[in-house]
Amino acid sequence: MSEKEHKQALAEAAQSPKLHKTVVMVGMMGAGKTAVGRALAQRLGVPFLDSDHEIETAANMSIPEIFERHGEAFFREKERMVIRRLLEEERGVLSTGGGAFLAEENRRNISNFGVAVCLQADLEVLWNRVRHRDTRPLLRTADPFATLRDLYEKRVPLYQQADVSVVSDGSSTIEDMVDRVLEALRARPDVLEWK
Ligand SMILES: Nc1ncnc2c1ncn2[C@@H]1O[C@H](COP(=O)(O)OP(=O)(O)O)[C@@H](O)[C@H]1O
Ligand SMILES: O=C(O)C1=C[C@@H](OP(=O)(O)O)[C@@H](O)[C@H](O)C1
Ligand SMILES: [Mg+2]
Repeated sequence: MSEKEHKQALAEAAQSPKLHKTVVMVGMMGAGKTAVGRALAQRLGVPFLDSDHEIETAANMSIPEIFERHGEAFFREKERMVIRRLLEEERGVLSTGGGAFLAEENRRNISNFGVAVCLQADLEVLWNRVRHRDTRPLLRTADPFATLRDLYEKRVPLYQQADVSVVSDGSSTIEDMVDRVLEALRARPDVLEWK
């Protein structure tokens, strides 16, 4: 099949897919979980959920405010509750925050209800995406690049436990990433049934 035919087949299949499990986006901050997850849900015609967004709405506060007022442990507790609730309630695409996949309980719930899709990117790509925005409280340090690098080194081995991994380089667009996720999920008819 040519690349064009392959893309066409993917587009047709995506018109009426049957989603059997929630597709859960995991990976480092800046990997594109929120942006790619939203575009993927749109392409599949399924609900899009973002755990950070749900936490912010429920608390009526931004993520930095929650960290400032209540601390990271409080945020992680809310994150665990929200992820479990969203997985139980609805099937769709769920983008998690970068730290969520570190908690064993979250990994267990994700594997019970969904499929973990890790978005991977080099440290430099991640840094270029997160450096201009002050919305990630963990990076409010004297040397945010060094902080991001430390988090990256600690977390990468855990992200490798995801069911599926998709790599994004500096030149792949959000739609390229959606194509790559859909392509990777072709090997998983238990997740997405192609008609
Ligand atoms: N593949 C991509 N190509 C271009 N920009 C991207 C890509 N993935 C993410 N971005 C941009 O990078 C920033 C961070 O992405 P975001 O989805 O918030 O990441 P995450 O939720 O993993 O922290 C956003 O401005 C987003 O639009
Ligand atoms: O990596 C992390 O621990 C975090 C990532 C953020 O989400 P994104 O990965 O969507 O930026 C957000 O949940 C919070 O700032 C903590
Ligand atoms: Mg996000």
